[in-house]
Amino acid sequence: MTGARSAEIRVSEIFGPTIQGEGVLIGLPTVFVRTGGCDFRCSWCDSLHAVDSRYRDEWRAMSTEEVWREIAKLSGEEPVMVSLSGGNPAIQPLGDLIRRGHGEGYRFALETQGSVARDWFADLDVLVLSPKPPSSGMETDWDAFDACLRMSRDKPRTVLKIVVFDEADYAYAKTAAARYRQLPVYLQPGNHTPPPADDDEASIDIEGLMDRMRWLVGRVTEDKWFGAHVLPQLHVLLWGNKRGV
Ligand SMILES: C[S@@+](CC[C@H](N)C(=O)[O-])C[C@H]1O[C@@H](n2cnc3c(N)ncnc32)[C@H](O)[C@@H]1O
Ligand SMILES: Nc1nc2[nH]cc(C(=O)O)c2c(=O)[nH]1
Ligand code: SF4
Ligand SMILES: [Mg+2]
Repeated sequence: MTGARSAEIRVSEIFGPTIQGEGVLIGLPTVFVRTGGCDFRCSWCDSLHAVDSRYRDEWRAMSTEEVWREIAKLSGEEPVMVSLSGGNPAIQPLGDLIRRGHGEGYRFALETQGSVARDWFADLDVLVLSPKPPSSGMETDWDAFDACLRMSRDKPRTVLKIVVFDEADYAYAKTAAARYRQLPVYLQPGNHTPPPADDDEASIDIEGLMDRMRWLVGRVTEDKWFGAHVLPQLHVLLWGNKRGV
């Protein structure tokens, strides 16, 4: 692979502005850059079109400048929060994009499972670490997770965001929060009907989501876990699992 090629970013989709539907930045207008490819395979992943190699043909290798131009176009060149998600955006070369955008007053948030650490994490404005609970079928490598925190060098605003489907996931979230007492925690009820990637909101089990949301609020208050934030995926409530929103 040549130097030029290795600097290309594998992109599944770039969309927005929309609002950030999850976690610490919920409700904030943002442009999404969703990268293609992931080192995990969570059983309930809601973004399989950016994970499964079946969708590879839809992914584009783009230069930093091409991605930047798309962000600038979508935002009408008005500085906005850029959300880097995926797939796992940590496996893409995003350091130059972050520096490019910062030069124009844009800010950058990144969501990752914490399996791959990059030195450019320290350049982010917001780092959302989302370790995967037992229901995902994934194992957490806490050494790799710690490396992500070390790389961030306490520079970005860093939070934990944990998906909770059941009691075992809730116990995992409590253990993770106890391990990283310094980090704010956002709990998000799981959407157990990840649809085929081209599905629409009609198929979403909103009642099931609301039930899990109420159950989660109940668990947190019962435990007097008063530092936890419990939030639904706002974009899922508004648009279901529609892509590009
Ligand atoms: C699609 S992932 C992409 C970024 C990165 N791979 C990660 O998992 O953090 C973005 C966020 O969506 C969450 N997520 C994925 N599938 C979900 C589902 N079925 N229900 C609720 N949250 C989900 C993930 O846990 C993560 O916090
Ligand atoms: N509006 C909106 N908010 C989101 N927050 C996290 C998302 C993701 O899929 O990473 C997402 C998404 O796809 N859309
Ligand atoms: S780590 Fe994130 S993108 Fe990868 S499979 Fe899990 S939820 Fe999906
Ligand atoms: Mg999503």
